Amino acid sequence: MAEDALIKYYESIINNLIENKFAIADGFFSGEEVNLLRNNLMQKYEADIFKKSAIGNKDDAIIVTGIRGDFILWLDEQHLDAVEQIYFNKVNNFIAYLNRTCFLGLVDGEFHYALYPNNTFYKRHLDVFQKDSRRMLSVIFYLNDDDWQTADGGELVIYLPKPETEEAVVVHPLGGRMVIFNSRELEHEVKFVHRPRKSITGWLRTR
Ligand SMILES: O=C(O)CCC(=O)C(=O)O
Ligand SMILES: [Fe+2]
Repeated sequence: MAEDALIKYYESIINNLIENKFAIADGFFSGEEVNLLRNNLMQKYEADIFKKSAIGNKDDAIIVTGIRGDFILWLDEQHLDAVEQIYFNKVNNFIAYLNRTCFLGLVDGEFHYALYPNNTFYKRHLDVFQKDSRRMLSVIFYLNDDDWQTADGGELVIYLPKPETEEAVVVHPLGGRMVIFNSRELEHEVKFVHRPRKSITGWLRTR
């Protein structure tokens, strides 16, 4: 994307985020980048280095079955492969723009690959934990195949508090799409998955 187009793209994400506490951005990664990232994810998944997900943050996690069924692998920013380098170049560019324009004071991020096998889900939850409230924004990048269908399930549902009620926003996990939302306020869930669902999930943190 040309520099001015990229700034417009970022600005529309940020405007949505400020107005609605969440934003959906299609095409954050190109089809080619999604293919590279998905192949990378699958290689590592097949090499059996993913772990059953747990509840909690990276350093303090407990495994609770019945809440979430995904398998994850944390990305190590000190040891990135070539494809992950592409990922971080793009993501860090966006984070730098967020910090420059919104003064959010984001100091670091933590990111993991996630694969939800068939028949798994992640029950409604909030992404911050009592011991670590530094997570400010949750970001998810979907790496699913082009032909992902509604029938494949795995929708992300974000619950927006409204006076005396709430609104449920349904997001289909389409390849290349980024979703970003306020980690401290918005509860969300991943609906039952009928086809392996692939993504990179991250949290942008304050001090
Ligand atoms: O993959 C998604 O759409 C959401 C994942 C999620 O809520 C989480 O990992 O905390
Ligand atoms: Fe979450």
